[in-house]
Amino acid sequence: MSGGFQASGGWMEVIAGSMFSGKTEELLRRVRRATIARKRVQVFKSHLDDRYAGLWAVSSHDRRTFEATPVDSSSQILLRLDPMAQVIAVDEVQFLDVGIVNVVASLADRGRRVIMAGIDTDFRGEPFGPMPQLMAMAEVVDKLHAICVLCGSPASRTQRLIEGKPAPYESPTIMVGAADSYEARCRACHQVPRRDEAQQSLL
Ligand SMILES: Nc1ncnc2c1ncn2[C@@H]1O[C@H](COP(=O)(O)OP(=O)(O)O)[C@@H](O)[C@H]1O
Ligand SMILES: Cc1cn([C@H]2C[C@H](O)[C@@H](COP(=O)(O)O)O2)c(=O)[nH]c1=O
Ligand SMILES: [Zn+2]
Repeated sequence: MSGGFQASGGWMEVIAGSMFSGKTEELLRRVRRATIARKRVQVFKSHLDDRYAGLWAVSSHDRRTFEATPVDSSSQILLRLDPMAQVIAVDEVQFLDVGIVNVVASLADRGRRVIMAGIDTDFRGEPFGPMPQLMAMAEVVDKLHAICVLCGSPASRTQRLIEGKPAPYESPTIMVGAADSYEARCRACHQVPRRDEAQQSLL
């Protein structure tokens, strides 16, 4: 993935997909290969993600890790940027504000390779935060799939479960979690209450 892409200046890469689809593994693979190529690499992550290895590391569901700087906003990336970094990676990019679009575009314009990983859709199956803009503006987009835990098909969606039941439509968009509250599912197996059902229940 992204193996064939060559550019003389900077560029943007997005690794998108459902939870458990291997986004963080793929981000870490690219980061490790960049370090083997003796590039100076800096990894950022959303401060909201403190699963597995804590706040100062990116960690995949199978516990592969790499040190990372947590940020609570897109502007913090510029404040904490290593000016010598040639490759900049951002995990859990869906949690960042929409200002991330201009931040990463300006880094790419200034010759940096920017690698981002994020879930493209929330538990409702709707676009998540800045992901649509980032995917539209990136030179390279890879959409990964997990395995649907119900039928074994490729999973493009993420089911949020609260006490074993599908979360209602009005459940907050952001809720950090892992296998305790989320499952990878295909379109056919993904159950989401519709917005109109949520409104009906208020009547
Ligand atoms: N339903 C699933 N489908 C695929 N991989 C899964 C599933 N559940 C757990 N995994 C594990 O999750 C790993 C991917 O983790 P990770 O890279 O952190 O995913 P992501 O960042 O996309 O959530 C897989 O290699 C596998 O070991
Ligand atoms: C679907 C969905 C997910 N989240 C949270 C749950 C996890 O903390 C992250 C995704 O992590 P991963 O690296 O892709 O496994 O996002 C959320 O807040 N809202 C959602 O709708
Ligand atoms: Zn399925």
